[in-house]
Amino acid sequence: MTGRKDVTGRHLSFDDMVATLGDVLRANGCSEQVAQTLATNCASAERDGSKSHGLFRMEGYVSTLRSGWVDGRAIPVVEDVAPGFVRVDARNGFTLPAHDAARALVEEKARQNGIAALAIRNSHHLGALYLDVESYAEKGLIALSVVNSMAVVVHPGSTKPVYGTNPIAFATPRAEGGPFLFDFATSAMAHGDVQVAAKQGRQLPPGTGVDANGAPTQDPNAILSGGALLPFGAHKGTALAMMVEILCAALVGGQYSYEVDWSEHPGAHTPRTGQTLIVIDPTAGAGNLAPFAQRVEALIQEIRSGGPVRLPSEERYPAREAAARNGIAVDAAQWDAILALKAPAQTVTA
Ligand SMILES: NC(=O)C1=CN([C@@H]2O[C@H](COP(=O)(O)OP(=O)(O)OC[C@H]3O[C@@H](n4cnc5c(N)ncnc54)[C@H](OP(=O)(O)O)[C@@H]3O)[C@@H](O)[C@H]2O)C=CC1
Ligand SMILES: O=C(O)C1=NCCCC1
Repeated sequence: MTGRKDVTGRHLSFDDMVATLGDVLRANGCSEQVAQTLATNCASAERDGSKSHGLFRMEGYVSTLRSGWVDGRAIPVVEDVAPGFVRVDARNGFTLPAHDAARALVEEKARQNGIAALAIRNSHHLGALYLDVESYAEKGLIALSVVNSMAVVVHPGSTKPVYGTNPIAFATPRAEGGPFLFDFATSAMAHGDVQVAAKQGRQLPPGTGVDANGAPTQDPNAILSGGALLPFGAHKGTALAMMVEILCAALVGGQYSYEVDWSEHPGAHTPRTGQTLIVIDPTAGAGNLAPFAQRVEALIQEIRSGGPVRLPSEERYPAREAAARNGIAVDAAQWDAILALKAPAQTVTA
């Protein structure tokens, strides 16, 4: 879509959405670069259909900035610590600009060594994780990333939330089309989706969470007020949630989700934790091996030959294409609430 805002139909072009979100973030204390990065991430998630981490998150970004919990102007410090290892101290800023600061070095190391790891600490992530891995796969690299958050997930059998919703995102090049990627929380549901269900008065599927007494519940409000989410897939998702904690706290030198304490910053919504990213160059030492992207394609074709399956990332790209043609549909009330956030003095209650 070209042209400026289509306020009547409430369809916005991607560029207009980014510009407006950037204005909101700048008005609330972000530097030009941070505002641009967060606005692009937020608009990208909305455009691709990841509603729980799109426009819905703007109120959280703004209330966190206003609470003083995060530094919207932080300058990350990149440390080149080993041939295949980069560390970044985000200096209590957002994770995305910290990742951007290290991106070129990580890619260079992955190509030189075949593999590189990036460990970000002292950072805030409120976005959709696939956007952190997709760009590597577009350049022929495999990327895997994990991020922890705040303790809202219990280990089955316990009543004490210890894990974050801890998503895992993976992206790989393939011979045809955009990267194959997937990205989901290791909890039965993302916390954002529980919040959306609570706002809409919807019950949740069985197995999503427990109430404050540890009893199973389908009530989102019971999960949000003293209860907790469960990991997906019983002990399997639980182990993955634990792995994410280890990779995002112990490895990076950051906080476990259960260590996040924002009690002195009412309104804070972005957990200050860590993120790990692993990038692999599939061509490294591949010699006469079958071309990697073609092998990925072979797997996808074999899966498809068994029936009309839905693969991860299949809905994301059509949503993106539709947005390029028609603009991104926005809910009028939600958009108006975001525009109102440009006024710095406004009180945010979410
Ligand atoms: N920053 C943070 O700390 C956190 C961020 N998040 C983010 O929230 C977002 C949503 O997470 P979550 O709700 O757990 O994700 P979902 O449960 O919605 O799963 C999304 C992934 O699964 C794929 N998928 C969905 N349905 C199917 C299906 N029927 N068959 C095959 N594949 C399917 C999607 O593909 P497709 O791409 O086609 O849609 C996508 O890759 C993620 O982007 C995540 O990174 C979550 C928790 C914490
Ligand atoms: O939806 C979630 O779950 C989260 N998203 C952003 C960070 C906190 C957890």
